[in-house]
Amino acid sequence: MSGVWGNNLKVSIFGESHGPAIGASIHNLPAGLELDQDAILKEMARRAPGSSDLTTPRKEKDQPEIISGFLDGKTTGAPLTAIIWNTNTRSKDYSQMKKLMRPGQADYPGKIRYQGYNDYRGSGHFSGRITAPLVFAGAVAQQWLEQRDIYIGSHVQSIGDIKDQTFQEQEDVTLKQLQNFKNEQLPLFDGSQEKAMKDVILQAKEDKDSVGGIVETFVLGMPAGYGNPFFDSVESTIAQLVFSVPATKGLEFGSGFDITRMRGSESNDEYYYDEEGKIKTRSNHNGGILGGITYGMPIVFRTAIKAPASIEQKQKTVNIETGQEDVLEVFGRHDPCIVPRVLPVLESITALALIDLMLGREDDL
Ligand SMILES: Cc1cc2nc3c(=O)[nH]c(=O)nc-3n(C[C@H](O)[C@H](O)[C@H](O)COP(=O)(O)O)c2cc1C
Ligand SMILES: C=C(O[C@@H]1CC(C(=O)O)=C[C@@H](OP(=O)(O)O)[C@H]1O)C(=O)O
Repeated sequence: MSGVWGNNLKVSIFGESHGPAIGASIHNLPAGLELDQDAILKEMARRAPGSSDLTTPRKEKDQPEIISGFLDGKTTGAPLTAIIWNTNTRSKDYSQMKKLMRPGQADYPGKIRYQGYNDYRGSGHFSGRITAPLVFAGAVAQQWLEQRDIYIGSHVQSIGDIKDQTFQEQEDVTLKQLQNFKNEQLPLFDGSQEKAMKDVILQAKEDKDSVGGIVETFVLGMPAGYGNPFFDSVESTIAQLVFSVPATKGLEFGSGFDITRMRGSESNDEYYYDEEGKIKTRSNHNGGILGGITYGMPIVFRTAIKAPASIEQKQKTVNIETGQEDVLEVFGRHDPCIVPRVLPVLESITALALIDLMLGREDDL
């Protein structure tokens, strides 16, 4: 099992949900980067479990303890490594998962892949908890990007059937709006949908069920000319990280699947010079990326997040101890919906993708 990602920046993650700790190490980060630790803690808190009735009740502080690569407020150039302690595990919730495979979870494939040696408690290294180290790394990457006036935000595009307006429908999305979104549990362009979305999550919870949704992520201030054709395109770099996040099942850039219903005359984003002489496009159906390379318009993508698998209803499954079909009822502490907690994760992995691509442009920086 490799926990290492990146071509230029190297990020490694470690730990299991019910082990002593989880964490991340970031290699090749430039030395001398001033880190705002409060900003890192704020990002961690956005993702942390136990924050409201919309999330799992497991409570973790998720305060990363930096043990390498940081001195007097700045990165030293050595690998920047942080540990996040697990303090609120309840492994007895998982005793039946040794033999009863949860439908929709990683129990069965994980057991086959690791010959039953994998830590099944709290889903081990498969757990959504391992996104906490990614948020630490992403919060650091966002600070590097923000020094270059590149900002990443996201909003809830939908929960179940309740929809927000899209990024493309907005006349202008300001930096202030992006920053305000980071203070909201359900950031929305159309705030009137918030109650309906909360109700959908709470109703699913009451029904001993769960619900999914879509997150739309956008990057403001991304200059033209970053990325590559083919394998290291901006889309493929972001996609690899998006699909590393547990529970993601779909991804589309720009107008995505809707672009298939447009003629070329509609989907072509026409160029113009703005009042400052900057080249822009009148529409942005290609989501800021053409030929795998940014063209100076916002990067926009949407991620489909499934409903969490662990629900307290009777479900049919197999008992691998008896070799018989069996019935499972999951008890424990679970998210009724992952969407509210995954926004900072998706922003973080976007930051990691962009810093990796930017550090790789040898003629720049
Ligand atoms: C932040 C976060 C929280 C999650 N919480 C839960 C949860 O409480 N219960 C659950 O069954 N799955 C939860 N998941 C999803 C599972 O970890 C995921 O479905 C599982 O590892 C299988 O991976 P896959 O769905 O990508 O195939 C969460 C995922 C994330 C990113
Ligand atoms: C602890 C977190 O969320 C966990 C993600 C998760 C899963 O299967 O992904 C299952 C639950 O784990 P546990 O049964 O140990 O409470 C969630 O609480 C976290 O994200 O930090």
